[in-house]
Amino acid sequence: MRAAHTVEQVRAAEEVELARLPEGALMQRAATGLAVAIADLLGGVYGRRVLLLVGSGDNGGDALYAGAQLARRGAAVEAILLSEQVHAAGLAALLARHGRVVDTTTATRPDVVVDGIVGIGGRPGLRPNAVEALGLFRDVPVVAVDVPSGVGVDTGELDGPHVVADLTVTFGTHKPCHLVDPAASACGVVDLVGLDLDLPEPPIQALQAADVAVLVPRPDPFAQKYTRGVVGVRAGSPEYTGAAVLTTSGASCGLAGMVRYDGPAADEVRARHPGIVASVGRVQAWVVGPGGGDDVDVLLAACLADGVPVVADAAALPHVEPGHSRLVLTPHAGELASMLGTERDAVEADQLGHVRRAAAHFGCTVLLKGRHTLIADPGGRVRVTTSGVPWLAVAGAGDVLAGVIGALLASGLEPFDAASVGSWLHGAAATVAGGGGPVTPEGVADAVATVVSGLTSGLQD
Ligand SMILES: NC(=O)C1=CN([C@@H]2O[C@H](COP(=O)(O)OP(=O)(O)OC[C@H]3O[C@@H](n4cnc5c(N)ncnc54)[C@H](O)[C@@H]3O)[C@@H](O)[C@H]2O)[C@@H](O)CC1
Ligand SMILES: [K+]
Repeated sequence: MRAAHTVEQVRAAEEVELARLPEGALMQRAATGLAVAIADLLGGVYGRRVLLLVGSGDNGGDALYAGAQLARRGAAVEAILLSEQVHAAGLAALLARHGRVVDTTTATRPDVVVDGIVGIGGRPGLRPNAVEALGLFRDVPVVAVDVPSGVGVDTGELDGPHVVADLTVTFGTHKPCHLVDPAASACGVVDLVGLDLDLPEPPIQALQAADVAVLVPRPDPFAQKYTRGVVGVRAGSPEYTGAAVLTTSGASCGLAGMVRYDGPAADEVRARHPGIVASVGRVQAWVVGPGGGDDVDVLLAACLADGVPVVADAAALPHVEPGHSRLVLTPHAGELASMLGTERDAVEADQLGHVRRAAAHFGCTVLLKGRHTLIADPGGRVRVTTSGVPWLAVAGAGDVLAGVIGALLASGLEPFDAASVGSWLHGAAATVAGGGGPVTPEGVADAVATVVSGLTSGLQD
């Protein structure tokens, strides 16, 4: 599990360590990890040129100490000081190793720029002198210290100028900005340097393959199709039969024992999936909404009346009322904006805030689709999916996702787990299906079984 903690949580845990360790030890640990990561990026140290951008706080101190370590190993290290006051001991260490203080007119072209402007003590945005310094060598790789300066560390928002890093070296734990877009997209690769902090339960997590392997349902030796769970699909309309086919394709990923389809595209659905039963009967979960027509409100009400968990997607979303705890809503940013009475841009700018607000308002699990899909539950927990690929942005992929989550709900997973595991599998399936290239939604649905089998064999190793 990749965990992200808030600034307040990190500060509290750091205080305990700071009191326990000799003065400066924690920062030295961070700086050593940073120097190693920079050396790895550069493929060596001796003769390389490093430019440090140094702000007023400890983030600048990390950069200065790492610069001193690199200078000791033969790098030519220059520092632009962006504040009259910088970390004094860090600066002394750099100067003792023959690092040089320069300004924007005297800096030499570096092999890497190190962003030590601000860390977790920073406010969003950058001052003009930082923007000017960052603009000097635009094509040079940037390593951000802890966080790309200027991003909203706890919110994942981007409000004003900010660093766009190729690599972010963070300390102790991830912060929300490393996982939550749009800030996460400014981090590049994120490298975590452990500080042995004693941290509380993280408010934000990103499932990894090993977590999904534990959560994914497996049939017991005496399983029957009914004990594995039946998922019902009410999707498609005379106009949109494809949505019925794709939603049932997701539902037929193999994670439930049986799929029922109730709707106007039964012939198309059975032609693609002969195992699907096209009649109404008892189910353990419903999926409703993709490609839905005029009667989608009635269908949603019927699904909810069954008292089983329900995935509501697409056309069903505008009809959802608060108060159904076993509901999973799967909007994209535009749909969530309509549901909350705001604009799409506002949702995209503050994805974490909006998905949390929606989960609290509707009292159920809400999954906000995006590059890094967010899943929130009404209790405030959030999971982020980082397994997706940009090729997954294709019409019909959302129908497949709704079907996969429905299958997981039917198999007995709780809504929050079903949504986050389904989203992870969907993203990983796109990687498998496309092999780094384009995917079709059908291909993604078919590849879910391959991903699950990879997880299962991994467990047996
Ligand atoms: N506390 C610790 O023990 C450790 C802290 N570490 C480093 O320390 C950092 C936090 O250090 P600080 O608390 O000193 O805070 P920062 O270095 O993040 O920022 C400090 C100061 O920057 C100024 N500032 C705020 N927003 C700004 C902006 N947008 N533009 C320009 N200046 C701005 C403010 O005056 C603020 O007090 C972490 O991110 C990490 O890099 C690491 O060395 C690990 C150990
Ligand atoms: K930084």
